[in-house]
Amino acid sequence: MQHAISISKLSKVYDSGLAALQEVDLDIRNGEILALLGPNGAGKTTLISIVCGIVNATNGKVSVQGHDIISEFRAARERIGLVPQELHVETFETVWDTVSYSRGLFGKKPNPPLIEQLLKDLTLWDKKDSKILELSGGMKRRVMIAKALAHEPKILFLDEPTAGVDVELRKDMWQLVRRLREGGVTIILTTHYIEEAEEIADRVGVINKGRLILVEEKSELMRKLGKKQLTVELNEVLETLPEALGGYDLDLENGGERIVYRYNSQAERTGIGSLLADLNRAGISVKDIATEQSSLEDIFVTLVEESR
Ligand SMILES: Nc1ncnc2c1ncn2[C@@H]1O[C@H](COP(=O)(O)OP(=O)(O)OP(=O)(O)O)[C@@H](O)[C@H]1O
Repeated sequence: MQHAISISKLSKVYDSGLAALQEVDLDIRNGEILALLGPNGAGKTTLISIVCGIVNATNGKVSVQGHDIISEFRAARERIGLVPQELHVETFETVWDTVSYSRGLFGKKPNPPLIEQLLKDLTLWDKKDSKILELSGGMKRRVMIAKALAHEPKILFLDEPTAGVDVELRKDMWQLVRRLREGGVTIILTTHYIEEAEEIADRVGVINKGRLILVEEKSELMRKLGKKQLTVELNEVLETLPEALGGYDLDLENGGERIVYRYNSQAERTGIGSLLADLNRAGISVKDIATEQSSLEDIFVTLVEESR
């Protein structure tokens, strides 16, 4: 099957000698939402910039729906829409003109109904005749998205799309992303808001220090790496944990009113049943119990720490 994007052994060493990407292999499937996570400076923007032809790779190969980004640059690039991290939009043009111009850049025939729909989807319609200069930062970001979509790309890159934007724009943006995906558009986004990736992504890739340390279905990642914990609230304060409970990974918290048991939810036996029986046997009276599963954020932090 042809991939939306196929990246093989991609490396980038900047002139400063910094290795921003090291032998990255990644196949992005048509129609998926892939979230690329990684700490500051991990190499996410460098990766996106190479795929979009803004930065040259030092080594490796990238193709976009089968088109090599070097030898078939135009065919590769016209399939891509990019919403970069930094806002840079022409200040004196109107919203309508700048978005229409972006479409023209890719040699596409004018399509006013399409531009109209795009501006409506992005709540920019009543600003269509405004100069970019007069818009707020959030509105400018909406314009950047409209510009990226004006030539009907099959693949959309969103680099930190929600950094510093308000709740309303964030909601609009995810609605639009879902609609685009339903229309068959592949979406690759980087974000520092891991809850967002958790909510919207089909797959998650984690980059650290220029290396792609993992790519996995989000649900699989949560299932494989997620840890669970059982919190047992006690009726009476315990000074110390009884020796009989020495075989469990337990912590006594909240001044002795709570026992926390961490366990592997994938293990054949979680040990919950026997722990509760042992608590009972030790004469410890239980007030309440609750379980919690680690979030994608917990998993991400652990992964990045382990790859240091
Ligand atoms: N033009 C450049 N010249 C030299 N080094 C660069 C250049 N651009 C980026 N870098 C360095 O390459 C590394 C990767 O940067 P990149 O912007 O790709 O990371 P990132 O994962 O997108 O980070 P952030 O989350 O902060 O945006 C960083 O150490 C950065 O300082």
